[in-house]
Amino acid sequence: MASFFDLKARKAALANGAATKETEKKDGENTRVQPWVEKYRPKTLSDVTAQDHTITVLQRTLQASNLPHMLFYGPPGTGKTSTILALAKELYGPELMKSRVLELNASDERGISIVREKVKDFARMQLTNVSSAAYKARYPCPPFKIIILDEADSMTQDAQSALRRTMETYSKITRFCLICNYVTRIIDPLASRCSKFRFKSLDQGNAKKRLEEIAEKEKVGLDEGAVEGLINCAEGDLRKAITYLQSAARLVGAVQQPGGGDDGEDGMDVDKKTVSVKIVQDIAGVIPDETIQRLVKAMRPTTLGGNYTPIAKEVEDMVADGWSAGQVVTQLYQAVVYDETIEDAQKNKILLVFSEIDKRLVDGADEHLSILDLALRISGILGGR
Ligand SMILES: Nc1ncnc2c1ncn2[C@@H]1O[C@H](COP(=O)(O)OP(=O)(O)OP(=O)(O)O)[C@@H](O)[C@H]1O
Repeated sequence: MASFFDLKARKAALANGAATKETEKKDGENTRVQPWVEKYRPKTLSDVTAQDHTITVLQRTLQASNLPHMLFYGPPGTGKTSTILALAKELYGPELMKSRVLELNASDERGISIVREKVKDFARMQLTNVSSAAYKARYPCPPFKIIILDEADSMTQDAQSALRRTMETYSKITRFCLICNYVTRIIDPLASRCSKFRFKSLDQGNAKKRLEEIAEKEKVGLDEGAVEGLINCAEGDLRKAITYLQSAARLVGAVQQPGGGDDGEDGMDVDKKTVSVKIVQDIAGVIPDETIQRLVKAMRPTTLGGNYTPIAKEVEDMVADGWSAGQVVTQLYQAVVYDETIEDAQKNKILLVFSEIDKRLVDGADEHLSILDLALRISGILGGR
């Protein structure tokens, strides 16, 4: 017969088991509702795709546990933030991450006062020690901290200037990693204190591989051409491509809702739902080719009087359908540049008009008027006016 203590131990074990199962279930649900860009953010340097040169150099510095100040620059969604976070994790491990890494981005106030106070305070703070030898054996834990300044190109010039001294004074115990999209907005004296790493737009091959991996893990089917469609719409920005993929999967019902009934053991539907090119284009707000071609046709020279009325009608329809002016400019640009019936001399003039309208839109001009002006001016150039 089981003793009182046996029974008590068994009861406790059962309760523990239930608690563990409950936690596992909660973790599972959390990852399922997480945006995929976060769920599939590279966890180690080797998870970062398509930035081979940068990653090789960083892996060497990781082995030597010695980092220079760094400047990561390149287009959005190419892995800059993920790379420095993965590097920091590999250097310090989970226990030291909080005390050794300070991450500031544009949503934090980053005028000169922040550089003087927060950054300086963290830079000069003494290092905390690592408790166990086993932890030290697992992670290099070099004797310096890292300050990550994301979106550094939006820092004021004064704040950037103030950073120069801080970088030098505390360089023994602190390294800086500046991240930006536009390297020309970083003042020269700051850029020259850093090793520069350029992140390039993701090429078709690498982006395709990553998207297919994610689709497979999430059990989302992809029709022929869907991945290429995602990559084209995202223009080399992997974050955008992954977000489009998740939205498309949700639209076709291929994303399992947390807690929803599912047939598979892993919590996913057994039937694969597939994402098509059409769905991807809808999600990305791509204007159908026919619509753009109708506008191009209306812009061509005609013997039947002026083009104003047909152009105005096409533009009005586009605005009524809710297409964004930015998207019209992008697609019209592609249509005109690759149109072999338009002479090079005319294309030169047309490109000037595109750049002017693009600037106007960035400055906040009225979308309807801007597209109308663009179309009429292109039409004028095509008609030799
Ligand atoms: N090179 C890459 N390898 C693997 N995943 C990537 C890569 N680039 C981007 N991603 C995916 O896109 C997401 C966003 O990447 P990340 O934040 O590193 O981009 P970023 O270059 O810092 O962009 P931004 O300039 O807009 O801050 C990541 O969570 C990851 O899922």
